Amino acid sequence: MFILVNLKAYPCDPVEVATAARDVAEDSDVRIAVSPQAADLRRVADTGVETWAQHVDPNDYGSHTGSTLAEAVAEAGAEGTLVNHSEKRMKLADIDGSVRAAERAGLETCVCANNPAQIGAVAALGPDSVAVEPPELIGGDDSVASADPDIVRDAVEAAANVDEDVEVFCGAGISTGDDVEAAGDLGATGILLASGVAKADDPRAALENLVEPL
Ligand SMILES: O=C[C@H](O)COP(=O)(O)O
Repeated sequence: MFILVNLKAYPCDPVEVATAARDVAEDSDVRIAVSPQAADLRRVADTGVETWAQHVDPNDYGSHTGSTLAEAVAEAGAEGTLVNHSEKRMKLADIDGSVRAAERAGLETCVCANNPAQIGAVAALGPDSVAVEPPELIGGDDSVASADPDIVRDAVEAAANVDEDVEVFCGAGISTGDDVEAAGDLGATGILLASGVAKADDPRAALENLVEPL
């Protein structure tokens, strides 16, 4: 099981979370990555934790003011990137462009989508993984694995119907090891989560709890 911690724009200390994630990953042998704001990528990567960008734009080098270049985030230490998060939605053509840009830069990709139909569409673009996240459950207390288990099962099926090599993650409201275990039982091979760690009083304890059953 892969645990991908998206720090979004929460006012947490990215290095504190990254250091805790690195230690918990080492102690538990569970793969854990941290996805900070673009400006914090280098500091987070320097802790030694697996580091992901939250977004890359579809463009290559050139006259693209304000863009987040895949090559630049890779140079800053990112090994992967999210694409099309629910809070950073993109058109299908641009999702395709961002996946291609990430591939050029050697970044692993996880394309987010709201529902199984969208999961099938983005799986067709050939990312390494997709993540299903019902928007109404993001940031809440109810785990997608218990509040809407069918969306996870159906997303796993939708991706497999298109490309069996695409991994399926799920996210929204996941904050405990029991939630992670339940998601795994539904067929998810990774978890995308944010507030359960980024807003926790003790991020290290939150991470330890997440990996406890694994
Ligand atoms: O990227 C993470 C997801 O949007 C889930 O966020 P959440 O764990 O705060 O519900």
